[in-house]
Amino acid sequence: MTYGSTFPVWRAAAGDHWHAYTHHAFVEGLRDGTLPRESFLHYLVQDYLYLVHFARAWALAMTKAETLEEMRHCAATTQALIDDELRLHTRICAEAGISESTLQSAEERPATLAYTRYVLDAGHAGGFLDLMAALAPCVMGYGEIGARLLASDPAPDYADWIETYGGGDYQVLCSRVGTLIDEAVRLRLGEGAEASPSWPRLCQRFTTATRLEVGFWDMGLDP
Ligand SMILES: Cc1ncc(C[n+]2csc(CCO)c2C)c(N)n1
Repeated sequence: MTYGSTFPVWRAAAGDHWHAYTHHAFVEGLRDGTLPRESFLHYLVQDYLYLVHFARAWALAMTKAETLEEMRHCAATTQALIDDELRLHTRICAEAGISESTLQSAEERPATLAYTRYVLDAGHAGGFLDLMAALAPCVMGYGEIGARLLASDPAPDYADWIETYGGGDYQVLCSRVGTLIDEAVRLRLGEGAEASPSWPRLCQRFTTATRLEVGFWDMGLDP
């Protein structure tokens, strides 16, 4: 999966951290069905909290946008997170007997706090590209994981999850975010973006967010 031309460069800069994230034991447990249900539900509760802040981060990106096209994308993603993605979590948790008020009042684990506040700080301290570099591992990583698991003849236990992220709709979304990032890079840094003084900082943001994804899976395995 390439999802544009910037993402593969940032992914390469993350080195082994990318593999640790996309081939984590939690992910392999989703694939072969050995992930304990308790871990999955615990992950979903924390992910609900994560997504609330993730929606805030896309709303923050709106304030850092420089074109109407960027604003449209940020507004649409914020809305989709609140109306679709969070509802999906609410539904799966409700089926498992976890109410929405339990979700809302759940205590954030340190891994959730670290990741969400890191992304928001990337946006507050930096600009649109800092935010995109901190958000990209989340969006594209799940796209890569979903596509690989779907093609690997997975066990039926977590088929819903795998089909959501490996399926065509989500893959198109990843490609759209890839294009958004490529165009934002060209607009702000020009054609020789990789030679720009801010390039190492953007690679660092992407790598740190990737490490925080590994921490999030680790936390999922520790209900
Ligand atoms: C820890 C964590 N990392 C990534 C995702 C994936 N994700 C987050 S928001 C979203 C919709 C597109 O913006 C997707 C796929 C997640 N849920 N939780």
